[in-house]
Amino acid sequence: MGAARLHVLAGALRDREGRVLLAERPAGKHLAGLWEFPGGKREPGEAPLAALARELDEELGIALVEAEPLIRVPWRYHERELLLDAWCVTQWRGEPRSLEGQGLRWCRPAEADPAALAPADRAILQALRLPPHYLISPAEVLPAERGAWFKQIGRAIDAGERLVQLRLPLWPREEVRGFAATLLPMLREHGAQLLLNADIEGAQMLGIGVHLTAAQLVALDERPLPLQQTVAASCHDAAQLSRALRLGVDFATLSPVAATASHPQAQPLGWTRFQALAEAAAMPVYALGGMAPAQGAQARAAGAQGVAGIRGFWRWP
Ligand SMILES: Nc1nc2c([nH]c(=O)n2[C@H]2C[C@H](O)[C@@H](COP(=O)(O)OP(=O)(O)OP(=O)(O)O)O2)c(=O)[nH]1
Repeated sequence: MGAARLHVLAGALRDREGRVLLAERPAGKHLAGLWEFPGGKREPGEAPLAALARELDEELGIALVEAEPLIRVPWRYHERELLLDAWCVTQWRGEPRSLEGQGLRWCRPAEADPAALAPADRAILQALRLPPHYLISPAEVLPAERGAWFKQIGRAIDAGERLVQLRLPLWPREEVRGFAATLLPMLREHGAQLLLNADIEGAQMLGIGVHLTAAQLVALDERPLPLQQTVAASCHDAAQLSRALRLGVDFATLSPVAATASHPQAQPLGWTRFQALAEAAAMPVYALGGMAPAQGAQARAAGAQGVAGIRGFWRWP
């Protein structure tokens, strides 16, 4: 971090329908024509939330009442280095209106076009879209248990889970794809996302997301799917996270935070190291490895989007 790094506050105003307010950067300014979250630079000596409240008042004529941290995105635009500090604004007084001639638009995070946003804001959009839990199927599930796992995933969706990775190394690839296809109607009906582990071609065929292995991260030269299909990646260190960022990955898992039965030989990161890596990552990061849903608050406090896991996340029959 250089002394010249700008601290920029951005507020995602959320209305009762779950829509967020986007603003168009006016002509003549840096990143003109791209859409952003209202906000601006913190002034010397100003507290972050006070800066956000001042910017929202100046740009939209509203009074900030309540906001919670969303994600902090370190970013560099050529010679301009900034920390984009995004907050979810849950309560305000007044009706937002354009006081600086900027275009304004309410839209659902799932429907916003990432390509129309300022590049650093794609991470904010992902943080708004992604749920607090990321469920990964257990590696030991056999093809013969397909029916039981269809029910298991259905139960998780009924319980509110919205992000599932199919990782079934004991299954032939075609069977995993077939299983994914049978799950899709149920998942889509609930606005839930399904990602295939490592199978880029299968994800292309099905129009769904992919979760890249660390080995794939190194081998790929570009993002393997269009922006409309989620690309996630397994990361374990700073080099893999920056590789993921270069490929335009939407989110990462960072592991192992704690000791885990599935990877007993791996050295745990612990929360302090996790936090340092997650805060430098410029994308949402899930804590993985020895996690349970109850650790969600601790993970959020360490800069995570939420917690990911296998064993602790399914209700075994
Ligand atoms: N306010 C805001 N700025 C953003 C977002 N995303 C993003 O990359 N930025 C960048 C654009 C600018 O380089 C900087 C924000 O500064 P600002 O909004 O106070 O800047 P400004 O309009 O006064 O622009 P300027 O005087 O630097 O030309 O952060 C965002 O979502 N909101």
